[in-house]
Amino acid sequence: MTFKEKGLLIVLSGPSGVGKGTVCKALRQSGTNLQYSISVTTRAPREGEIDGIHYYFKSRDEFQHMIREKKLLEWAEYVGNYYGTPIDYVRQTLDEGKDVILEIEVQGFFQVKERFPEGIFIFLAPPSLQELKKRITGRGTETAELIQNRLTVAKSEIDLMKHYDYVVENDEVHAACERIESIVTAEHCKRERIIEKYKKLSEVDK
Ligand SMILES: Nc1ncnc2c1ncn2[C@@H]1O[C@H](COP(=O)(O)OP(=O)(O)OP(=O)(O)O)[C@@H](O)[C@H]1O
Ligand SMILES: Nc1nc2c(ncn2[C@@H]2O[C@H](COP(=O)(O)O)[C@@H](O)[C@H]2O)c(=O)[nH]1
Repeated sequence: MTFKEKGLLIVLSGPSGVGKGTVCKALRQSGTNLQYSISVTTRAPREGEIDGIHYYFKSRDEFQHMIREKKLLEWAEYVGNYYGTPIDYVRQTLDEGKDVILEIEVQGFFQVKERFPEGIFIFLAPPSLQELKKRITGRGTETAELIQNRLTVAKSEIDLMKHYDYVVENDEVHAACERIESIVTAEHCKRERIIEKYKKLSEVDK
């Protein structure tokens, strides 16, 4: 399979509560041609979360088995639970020429960047720390203690945004989606130009 035929791997990360899930859902509803990787986690399902749709919910033993069997593209322990990206789905979907988006935290981003440097790395940033706190608290899915833990991690994650290719502010969901769609379109154009350039060079060589 040639470089051209593979899909793009897009990584969307950013602090808990910034709105990654909300933005991904809106991208899906807007008919964007992105395939969503479903992560594996040892965290307990929240009300309304369904196994195989929101996450694959696993025990710690099952998760550790997946690590040993090299079934994960990346994984991280985040605020007491494991999270990881099943590698087979990502490989297969990219090989089919479809773009895949991963919604992951920052430790996972560094692993994907190392293993897959041609990926496109987008950090979703909150308008402010106060707004982040308001969003994560307003979601009402974590205890006060867990919210505090997540906010502590969020501060160090925000310090790492410089390592990403793009930073998109999630001030308003629709606007954030448009920015992400523009990035993906621009990256496709960039890739096309590179492929065209090498095609021409190989014709000169003939
Ligand atoms: N642009 C926005 N303006 C206002 N509220 C928002 C915006 N984006 C998301 N929210 C709200 O913020 C809360 C957190 O959003 P969401 O669950 O999507 O965050 P997340 O980054 O996926 O969090 P986690 O990493 O913990 O899964 C939700 O209640 C959501 O409705
Ligand atoms: N490294 C990974 N991080 C992941 C993955 N799936 C989700 N996440 C991130 O974990 C935190 C917490 O998620 P929550 O659903 O408990 O709120 C959040 O930042 C997610 O983006 C993954 O596969 N790998």
